[in-house]
Amino acid sequence: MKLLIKNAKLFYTNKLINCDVLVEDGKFKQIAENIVATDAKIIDAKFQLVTPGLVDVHVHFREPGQVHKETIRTGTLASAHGGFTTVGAMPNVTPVPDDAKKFQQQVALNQANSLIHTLQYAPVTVNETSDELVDIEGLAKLGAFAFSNDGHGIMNAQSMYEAMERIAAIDSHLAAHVEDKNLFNRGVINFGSASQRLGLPGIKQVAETSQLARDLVLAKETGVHYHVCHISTKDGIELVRMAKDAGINVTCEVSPHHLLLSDADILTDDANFKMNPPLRSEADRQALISGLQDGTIDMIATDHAPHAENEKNQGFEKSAFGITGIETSFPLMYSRLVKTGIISLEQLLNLMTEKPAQLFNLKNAGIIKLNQAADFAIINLADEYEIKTTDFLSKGKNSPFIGQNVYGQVEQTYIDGECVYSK
Ligand SMILES: NC(=O)N[C@@H](CC(=O)O)C(=O)O
Ligand SMILES: [Zn+2]
Ligand SMILES: [Zn+2]
Repeated sequence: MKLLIKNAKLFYTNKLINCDVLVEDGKFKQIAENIVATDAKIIDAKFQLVTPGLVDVHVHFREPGQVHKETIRTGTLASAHGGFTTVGAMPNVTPVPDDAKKFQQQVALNQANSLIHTLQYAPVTVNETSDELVDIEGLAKLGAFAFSNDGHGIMNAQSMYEAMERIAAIDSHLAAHVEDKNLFNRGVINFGSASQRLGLPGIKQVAETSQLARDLVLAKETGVHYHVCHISTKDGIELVRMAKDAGINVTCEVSPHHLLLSDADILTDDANFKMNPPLRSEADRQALISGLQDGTIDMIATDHAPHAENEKNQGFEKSAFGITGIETSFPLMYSRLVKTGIISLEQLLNLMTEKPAQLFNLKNAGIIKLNQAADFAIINLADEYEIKTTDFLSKGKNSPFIGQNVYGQVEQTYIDGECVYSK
């Protein structure tokens, strides 16, 4: 099977070039100015963006356990709709895949139902909440691409220390949802003017930063690749910046919602603005933008967290934490960061493809290489459209961005040269 993409604006070797792309037997075969292949199926990209399939190291699919929120099938369909071809699935499903048997079952379930590459996180501790470590070496051998207790901070410093030592010894990665539960204050919103204005219990910034500071010290001692999930605070960015300057092996991700919204945008008791960590202050948001510009932040990750409507229409106090994000990430980032001149398109694509793939050692993801798997997306940068829940392929419709107009609609997504999503 041959596929010839004419007139691509291709993101290749960190540059945007106008060219044709030939795909043969599921692999990139040729990249050149004017390719002729009479026996190929031809797609005229009309100078739309052709990018390596996007990579998101932080998503929540809800299978098994809460398939009314999302299944692996709907989650990966939504991912393909967002231009993503590789995602890292968090282990907060039921049961938590915390031993060999459950982990193998999870991997088999992912393989049977995924339209794209779903990589599986293993938890760090049993059931994600205890202090007892999982069989880190064993689960890595079974394919755990990284370890995370996402949703819960790891409270016991000794568990964290030992986990880091063991994860470092096998060259894997520890992704941390930093949150000291003793400082959490049963909060549902950022602690500050918005929590006061709305009369809601606030989550202090120190819940994030105090555990982050502890972890950075432990990461220095153990040498582990320590990855900070969904960083949200100004002081957190400053800590990561200092740690990087000190040579600590730390990386961090930021979510589109923390880059684009602050707690000042929460005008009513609408839980589509409720997630953990919460939307912070405008000063925090500005610090995240600076961190993106100066390279302190390494990648964009959505923290795609689908919930059912009746779990999100209960107001801030009663609704679940989390918002969907995989179908709106690229268009929002492109429209609000690139078109406004905050970062370049090349920078954005790097943050959503090569950087996450490289830092998590994902071979053959996030990059276009000759004779390698043809995983890519074709994206229309020219036309504006409105974000509508009726267009979502995710079961989750819980987004604070509904009704916004954006650019950057995904036209098609390919895995191994096969179309898995088409508009
Ligand atoms: N982000 C959220 O608010 N919720 C996540 C868990 C998490 O990432 O903390 C979820 O699984 O729903
Ligand atoms: Zn989290
Ligand atoms: Zn998460």
